[in-house]
Amino acid sequence: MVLKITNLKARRGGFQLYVERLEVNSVVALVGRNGSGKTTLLDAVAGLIPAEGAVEACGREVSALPPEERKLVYIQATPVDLPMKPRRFLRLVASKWGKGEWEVKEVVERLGIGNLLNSSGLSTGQKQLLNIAAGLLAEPCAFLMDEPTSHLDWFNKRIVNDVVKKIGVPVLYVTHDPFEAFYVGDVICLIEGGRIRGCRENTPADFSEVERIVKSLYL
Ligand SMILES: Nc1ncnc2c1ncn2[C@@H]1O[C@H](COP(=O)(O)OP(=O)(O)OP(=O)(O)O)[C@@H](O)[C@H]1O
Repeated sequence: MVLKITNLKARRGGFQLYVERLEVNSVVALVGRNGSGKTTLLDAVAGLIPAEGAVEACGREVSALPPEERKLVYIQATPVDLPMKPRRFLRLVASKWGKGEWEVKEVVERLGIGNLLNSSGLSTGQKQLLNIAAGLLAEPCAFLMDEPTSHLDWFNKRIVNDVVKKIGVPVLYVTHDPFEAFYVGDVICLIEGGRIRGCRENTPADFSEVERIVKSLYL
């Protein structure tokens, strides 16, 4: 499976995004300074802002489709509130995708969120875990993830990172954390001024090398 982005152009105020070509086959960690266009790129691919160009997912050109028909799951940095208790919510999402209790149980176990199912109030990080669980149940053609672990504690961050590494569909993964980028990413891409400046395979590196590699990406 591949998420293919070609000649994608979008505007945000005076800012212009232009991505000539980006192919996401596995996990692409997208890094870049504040304001470099990471969220704009994800919003444009998801169809949340007007954009020109082509977006292909599951072998289908989706750029003319509304967001809900693109078969993409977008986990945004700030999780959305659940409209009901977690257990009911996950059951509802599962049934929408033709799944049942077994699949809910499996996702709940994978993310270690069994203790949240009957909660009536959730913290921001807990909401994010439920958002991710719902996304996994949807089995999309690709995931767009914008700093999905920014509200998570160290343990949950590692759980989500490990789930992402085994997710089996293309993931475009925005993070500000170089250690996370090198942990989850098969490929690391740098965006600057609304353009992808370069991508490199993530060859296994000792974490002591990460700072040097990040600097080499930026400089
Ligand atoms: N609501 C807005 N109105 C006008 N311009 C905006 C708006 N949001 C972003 N921009 C412009 O778009 C550019 C890209 O913003 P974007 O949110 O995509 O950056 P980012 O790389 O995700 O940043 P961050 O790392 O801070 O989340 C910004 O530099 C800014 O000029």
